[in-house]
Amino acid sequence: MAAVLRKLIQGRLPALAGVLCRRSGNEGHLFLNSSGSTLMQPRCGYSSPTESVIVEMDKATGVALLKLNIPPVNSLSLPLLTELAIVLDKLEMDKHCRGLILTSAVPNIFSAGLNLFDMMDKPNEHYSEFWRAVQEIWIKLYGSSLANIAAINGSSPAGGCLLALCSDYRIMANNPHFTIGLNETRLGIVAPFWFKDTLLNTVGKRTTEISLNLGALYSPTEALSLHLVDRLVPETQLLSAATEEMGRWLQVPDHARQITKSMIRKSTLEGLLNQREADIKNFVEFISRDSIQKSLQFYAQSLQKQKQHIHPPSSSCRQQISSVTFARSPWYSLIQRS
Ligand SMILES: CCCCCCCC/C=C\C=C\CC(=O)SCCNC(=O)CCNC(=O)[C@H](O)C(C)(C)COP(=O)(O)OP(=O)(O)OC[C@H]1O[C@@H](n2cnc3c(N)ncnc32)[C@H](O)[C@@H]1OP(=O)(O)O
Repeated sequence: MAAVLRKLIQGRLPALAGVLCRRSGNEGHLFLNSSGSTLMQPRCGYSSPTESVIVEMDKATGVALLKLNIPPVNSLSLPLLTELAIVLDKLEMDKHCRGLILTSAVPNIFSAGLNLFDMMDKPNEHYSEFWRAVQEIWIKLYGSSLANIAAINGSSPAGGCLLALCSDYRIMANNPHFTIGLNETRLGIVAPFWFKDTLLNTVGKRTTEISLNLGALYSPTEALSLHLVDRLVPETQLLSAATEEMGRWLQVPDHARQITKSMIRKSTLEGLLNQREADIKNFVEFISRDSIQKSLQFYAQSLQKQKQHIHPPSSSCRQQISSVTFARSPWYSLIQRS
């Protein structure tokens, strides 16, 4: 196993690692609550409505099914990112775990990306802590030694798309109402270089150029044609398809797959590892600008206004509004031609 992957796993959040507990009587299930403090309590990990990361471990195959569970949209807040980091460390250190399937427990949403409210109207110290946590998740997921498959069962903009891009293979539910892509520029913000690099490594330069500049969100069919996802299946078959695909990845001896993955991803990972502090500084400087704060506020309000226009906002209606607003992309034809 190449040193870079191990380096990523070791020594991160050491005080928090090991606080996960297994649910007695339901072997192989790890549950965490959204408040860090509850992790220490004896009943930790049981099926309370506040569970934000659910892990179901199949001990026979060594495959962990990880479900994000923060309704309404699985936005990546500081507490969620912190918990996710702990879970990923735990799985990485579990010598029986060989594969990870990442999905969502929230219907129709994989993840809405970074929590907008963690980037608005906060002191610089908060922005700094938040961004470090975002970096941490990318480093852990993109550098994971586990075979990692994303089962994308809903919309996946921005940071949600990044989570999926960290996987080795992406399977998306073929629902035309779902969208995926790095839409940061639409919010008036800029995808950082390591978001860009992750997309670039997946879809190539020209598609990255068009997608990032325009902040494009794609339907599953569009995403497949651009290789942003690897396969589409009907929603009902998503988990079985992911499990079957995982079988293919686990047929390869772990060490050979891990070294190969490291070889391919090492330089991209080092791009951030070598300048984490500078990247945090850039983020804080950028996000705290008045103009950026105004853009984010405007965007957050526009999300809420969409709902106010429709009474009552049925979930199918809301899905359509989101699709119409973000998905139909005139520039898609440009990419098709390129
Ligand atoms: C010099 C260079 C320096 C470089 C510096 C780098 C700077 C980089 C900075 C930031 C990078 C950020 C990456 C991100 O991930 S930004 C987040 C982008 N996310 C989005 O654009 C998604 C927005 N949401 C949606 O499109 C929809 O909500 C959707 C996910 C499609 C679900 O639609 P629907 O089911 O219709 O649900 P609603 O829209 O009604 O939303 C329900 C409630 O959830 C709230 N919400 C939605 N998204 C977020 C979010 N990302 N964060 C927080 N909250 C969110 C929404 O407001 C609704 O709330 P409420 O019920 O109170 O109205």
